[in-house]
Amino acid sequence: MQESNNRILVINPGSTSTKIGVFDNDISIFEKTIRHESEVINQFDNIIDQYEFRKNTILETLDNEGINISKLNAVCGRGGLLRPIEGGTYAVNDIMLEDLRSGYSGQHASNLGGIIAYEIATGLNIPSYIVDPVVVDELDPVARISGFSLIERKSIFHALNQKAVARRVSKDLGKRYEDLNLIVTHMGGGITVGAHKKGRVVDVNNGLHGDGPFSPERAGTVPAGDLVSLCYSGDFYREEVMKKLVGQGGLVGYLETNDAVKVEKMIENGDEKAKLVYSAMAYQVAKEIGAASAVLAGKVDAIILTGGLAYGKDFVKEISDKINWIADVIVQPGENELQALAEGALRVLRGEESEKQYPGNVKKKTKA
Ligand SMILES: Nc1ncnc2c1ncn2[C@@H]1O[C@H](COP(=O)(O)OP(=O)(O)OP(=O)(O)O)[C@@H](O)[C@H]1O
Ligand SMILES: CCCC(=O)O
Repeated sequence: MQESNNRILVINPGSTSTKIGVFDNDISIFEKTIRHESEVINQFDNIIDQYEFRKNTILETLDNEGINISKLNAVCGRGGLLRPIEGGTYAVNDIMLEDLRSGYSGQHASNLGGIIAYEIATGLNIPSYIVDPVVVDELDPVARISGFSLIERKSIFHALNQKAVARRVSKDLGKRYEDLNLIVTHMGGGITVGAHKKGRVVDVNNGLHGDGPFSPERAGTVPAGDLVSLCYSGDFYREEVMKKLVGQGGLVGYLETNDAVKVEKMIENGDEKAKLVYSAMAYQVAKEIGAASAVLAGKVDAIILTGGLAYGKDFVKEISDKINWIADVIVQPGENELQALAEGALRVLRGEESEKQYPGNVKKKTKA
């Protein structure tokens, strides 16, 4: 019997762009990255103030492409900085909307994903979802202990891409994600290394707020005592220090660019500092992978390298040479977040998975 068609609009708002896609079941029929000029985006004081502008831009784009939204069956957005929740596909509900609007765990462009998905879907009387937001939290209790009793470690990472790539690789290996131990390393503007133990990310560095390897734009873990001294030196405002850690940290801080392709050119042209710093980033990533292998007690089925930096052949080689004794290294460059959003919504629409209710764990089956 032929499967009925589920047409899904997916929305992934990033800091400088909004990526959208329309899928018929898991087949993409339209994808577009709508870039937002910084002069336009900087007019807004807060992320939430961009809501009307981004929603209208999406609707105009679909209209210009001749895509009739009345044919949609669901809308799925990238979820944002919500309360910590386990991975999965969540129905957008009132508490979630409130948390996204107020920035419960902070400001992030993806906070707009669920809100816009809900508004478009409600007008059409169809369901709206978010899938694997950055706050997916499946940490083992032991991983929460930071060593400083006033601060608990948090799980903030590229959950959507990490989980999607982990599922894809598991399928390629002919196994279920829930039966494997994987180390998934997403290397983009931020870098996160997740220890996936039988389908749960039991440890991962907080890639947004200073933990783990440094990345193109972020400092990662820095020596705590020196950071405290710098904060109290009187030389910087709080926001300045935060910017130096996130946004202007990592490659940007050392080399004034977040573009690894440019850094590779600098190295080709004999820039020794660029070579050292780029190597240090690979070194720190490898160290974090080593730590994740200890979390999994050495029982690692594969190590996956993904994200934009995984296109860098020398960078990947430098990491692989240090860690390929642990397990096979599988390179999956780039990210496929639109596809992952569509697949997450589809699993629920097809009844393969239950939609989850935020923030609790009360599950409701939509279809038998
Ligand atoms: N061919 C390539 N070789 C080396 N590096 C590359 C290549 N293509 C992209 N990159 C680098 O990948 C990084 C961006 O990765 P990506 O696009 O995954 O990040 P993002 O989506 O902006 O951020 P995040 O993944 O953290 O959400 C940049 O430093 C970019 O220069
Ligand atoms: C680490 C969370 C996702 C991001 O890089 O913004």
